[in-house]
Amino acid sequence: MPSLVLSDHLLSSEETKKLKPKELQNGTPEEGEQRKKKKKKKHADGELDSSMEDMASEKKAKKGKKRKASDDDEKSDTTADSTQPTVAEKQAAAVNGGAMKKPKLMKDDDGETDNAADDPNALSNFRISKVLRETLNSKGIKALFPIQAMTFDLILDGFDLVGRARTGQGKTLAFVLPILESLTNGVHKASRKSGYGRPPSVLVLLPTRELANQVYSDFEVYGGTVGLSSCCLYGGSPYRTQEISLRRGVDIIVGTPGRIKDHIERGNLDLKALKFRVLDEADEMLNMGFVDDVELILGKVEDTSKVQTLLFSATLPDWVKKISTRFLKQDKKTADLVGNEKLKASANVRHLVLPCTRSARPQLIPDIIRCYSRGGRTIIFTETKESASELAGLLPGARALHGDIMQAQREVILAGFRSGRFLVLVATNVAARGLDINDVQLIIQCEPPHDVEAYIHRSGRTGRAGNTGVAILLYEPKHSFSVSRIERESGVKFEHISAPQPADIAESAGSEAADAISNVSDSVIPIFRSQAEQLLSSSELSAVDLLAKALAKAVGFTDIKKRSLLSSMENYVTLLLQTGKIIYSPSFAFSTFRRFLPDEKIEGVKGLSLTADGTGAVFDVPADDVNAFLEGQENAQSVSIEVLEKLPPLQDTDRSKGGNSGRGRFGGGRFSGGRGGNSSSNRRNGGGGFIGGGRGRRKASSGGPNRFNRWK
Ligand SMILES: Nc1ncnc2c1ncn2[C@@H]1O[C@H](COP(=O)(O)OP(=O)(O)OP(=O)(O)O)[C@@H](O)[C@H]1O
Repeated sequence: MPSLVLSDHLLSSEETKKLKPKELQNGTPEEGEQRKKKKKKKHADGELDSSMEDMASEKKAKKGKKRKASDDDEKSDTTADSTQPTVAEKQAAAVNGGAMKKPKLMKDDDGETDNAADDPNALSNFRISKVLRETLNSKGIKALFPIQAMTFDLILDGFDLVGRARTGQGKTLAFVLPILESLTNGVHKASRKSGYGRPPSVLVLLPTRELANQVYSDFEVYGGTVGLSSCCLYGGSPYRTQEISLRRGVDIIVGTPGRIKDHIERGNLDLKALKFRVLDEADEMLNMGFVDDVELILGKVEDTSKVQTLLFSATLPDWVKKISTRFLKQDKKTADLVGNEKLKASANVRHLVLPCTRSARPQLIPDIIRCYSRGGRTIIFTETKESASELAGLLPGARALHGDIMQAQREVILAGFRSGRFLVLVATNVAARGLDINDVQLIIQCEPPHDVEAYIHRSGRTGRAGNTGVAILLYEPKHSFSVSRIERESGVKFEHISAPQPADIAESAGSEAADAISNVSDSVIPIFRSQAEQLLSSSELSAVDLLAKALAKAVGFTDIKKRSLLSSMENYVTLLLQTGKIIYSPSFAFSTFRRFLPDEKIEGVKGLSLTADGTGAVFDVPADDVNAFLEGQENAQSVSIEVLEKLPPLQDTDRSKGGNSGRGRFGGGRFSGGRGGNSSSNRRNGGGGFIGGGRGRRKASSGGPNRFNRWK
């Protein structure tokens, strides 16, 4: 586990299993008892919130204990047992109102409701001042999330820290809260500069402007209540206003590396009084090419003994070790809620994969949204800025967000999405990291990203703060190997689905339409009644069928086309070929076709792939050709062709291993002749993961060609 290597002192998820939650926050049980007594006394004296001095004296004793704990940590095994819930998960369940014991609410002496007795993570169990607690309460935050609970005391007690938790678990407040307490009531209170023209006490670096803005607004809200001012510095906005703020003096600076560096070089930013520097999503800063800027900025602090450095991230690739070793103190701590656990992506998200060719996307995505977004927001990720703009243009009501859009416009777009003015955002990775937007129910990734971190971050834009969500990864069937790679590396177990079919769409659109019609005022009836009567009398359809059409029209459907399971293309049907023998290569399947089909029909075959068990070949044909295949098989001995209703597990198409170069292609490409198939590609994709398991298919022989009219 990287964190074990990079950390001198470690608090891993496994290690936390050995500590009871109280001990985790309050040191040893004796310390907890001592603290309880003090707390009681303070409650009696009515000074609990104003005085932090007692805490400071406690800290001395505690530091010794903590050091010991850290030494023990070093020896600990960080391997997490993925089958057992970790303390973090149990805590999360408790915090999020999950399966754990329901906390009994009690009243504080000051009238504030709290559940301090039952919930070890309740705010009042931490050295959080009253004013900050009230602000947190007003935002619906009553207890700390596990990553916050694990790191709060460590940061407040002056340690450097590497923090790691899955997406949406509250890493931002994990540094915001202890920093604010430290500056106003803790170790840095006395030495913090104040007054006009003061240099900043805190510098937070983030990879994107959007993220910088988001973290800045948390500092504004919570810092504002304890009298600390903040300022956000990023490129694309005018220097002038930023310079004025810096000249006046500000306590907290949040920004992106490029602009921060510019201000340092222009002499606007003085880091000599810095108490905290925070690297959030540091891995992404390096990915985005900010290496030199980040190192230059970190290197500007001359006396590193006076500054605390915190590094938070959802993922910790190897190279983060280097930054951590170079810029964090020797006795730094690591709080790792992911550790060696297999699942790196959010556990609150349903991870689905769906085969879909590029050309089928614009027709398919609206139906996916209809079926899976539950009326909430959707973010669609594309690999390039061009495809983000193009797709946004094709989807009604969607807006694009990417790096080529002017900063001011990007802010307007994000604000519109946050406020619900539009519900579909098509974005590049600019929105992948850290963005915290309410009610994002669905993430669609148009193709498998190159690195697993991108998958984890993108899918993590839903299922945040204990909520659930759905992430759907689209892939070209020929790229199924990328799906397997992401599955392997992220620890996610994908559910394989196929394109929403008329029945799925009818189900979700039908209730939407029924609601829409029920909401229409009765005042319209007299005006439309005679038209309705005329329609009914002139139509051959029943009143119910006509109403069904009206429902469809009310939600924008005038036609619903059948989609293939393999490529999600409209007006294509997915068939299964079996010969009673193992099919080792696509070319074998094509030579079978030649026995009973004319060339022009074979050329219509798309995306031929072998099933994971090797007993069949799955392929798409135009709906108009289905009958030719089904009737043709009757003239070929030992050949069976069936229409599939569910896609079976397929073999990986790992082109890098030289497999199956002769397969039929999607996206307009023609089948290249069915040669060059490679039996070495007969790899299994694990054979599982399909909803409902097994193969759903309809025997052609049982229904005869006429049954296929419904596919047209
Ligand atoms: N203790 C808490 N109780 C309830 N909600 C919280 C708590 N802490 C944070 N949140 C909320 O949880 C959401 C996710 O928090 P945050 O954005 O900090 O997650 P994150 O771990 O940084 O995610 P990512 O890795 O995606 O950046 C935010 O809306 C935040 O307000």
